Amino acid sequence: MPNPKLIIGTRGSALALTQTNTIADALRRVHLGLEVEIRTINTRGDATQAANVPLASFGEKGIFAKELETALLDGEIDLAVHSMKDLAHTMPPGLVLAAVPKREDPRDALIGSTLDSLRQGALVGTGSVRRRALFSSRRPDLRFLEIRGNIDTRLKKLEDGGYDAICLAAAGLKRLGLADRVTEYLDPEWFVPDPGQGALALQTRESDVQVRGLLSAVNDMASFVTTRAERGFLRAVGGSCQTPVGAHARHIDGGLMLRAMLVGDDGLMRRAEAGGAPGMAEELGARVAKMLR
Ligand SMILES: NCc1[nH]cc(CCC(=O)O)c1CC(=O)O
Repeated sequence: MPNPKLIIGTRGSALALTQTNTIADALRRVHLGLEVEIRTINTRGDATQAANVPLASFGEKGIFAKELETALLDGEIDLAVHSMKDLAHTMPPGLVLAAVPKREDPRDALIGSTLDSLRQGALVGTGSVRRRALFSSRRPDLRFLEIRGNIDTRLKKLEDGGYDAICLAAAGLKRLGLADRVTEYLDPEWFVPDPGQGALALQTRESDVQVRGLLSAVNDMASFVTTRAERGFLRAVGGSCQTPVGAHARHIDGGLMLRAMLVGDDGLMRRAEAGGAPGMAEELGARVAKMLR
């Protein structure tokens, strides 16, 4: 039998392509002779980005993922590489999260100014309801403006003077070699990141035992477990794009700690933290969700 070719689907942004190339290289390295092809697929998220439609107005996650998931189910691609936080909290039937490679920095970053040196009433570029709520909890004077586009587009908009600062995931900047643009890393204990932020999700067909086997070689168990707890929380609260939710898990002394925040219907921000066994990550997420509802 000839060597099978693995077709990887990805979005076409610089960040998505960088991430996908890293995964393709890792797979070629661990599976010598594996033939890999990268196929770029445009998503609805990309299309609305070009039109500068506010992302939060969609009220759904998965707008950057759906077309890749369809391509998987249609057999057009064998593996989809996503930013984990772009995935809806529940997988479509027939698809699985096969592996989570070693996670990048999960923190949020402020670019252009530190939080404390922002002037009274400063304008911060972010469309994220989570980021807006967290900033406001410490600096109620701040004002916010939607900012969309790829990372370099957003940095350009900051340079052009449209904002006093912008907030981005540290992971994207680091992966693109732009870490020097970060003015302040926001402490995840306080500024709780998006569930799964900084992690990649390798998604495939549930029935594709061969591809699942190939992917297990690039799985990082610690990253798999922390993101499982965070997404378990997300699933349990049923978060949409309009509900500000954050979750950040880490391993401490062989155990798993999960910190989470959410803004309730009453507009109040609640925070909770609990620990559990790494083998019960999903349940830990559900438990922390219960504490917040
Ligand atoms: N919302 C879009 C998105 N999806 C993943 C990342 C960054 C990389 C990551 O978190 O893995 C970003 C940009 C951002 O929030 O700054």
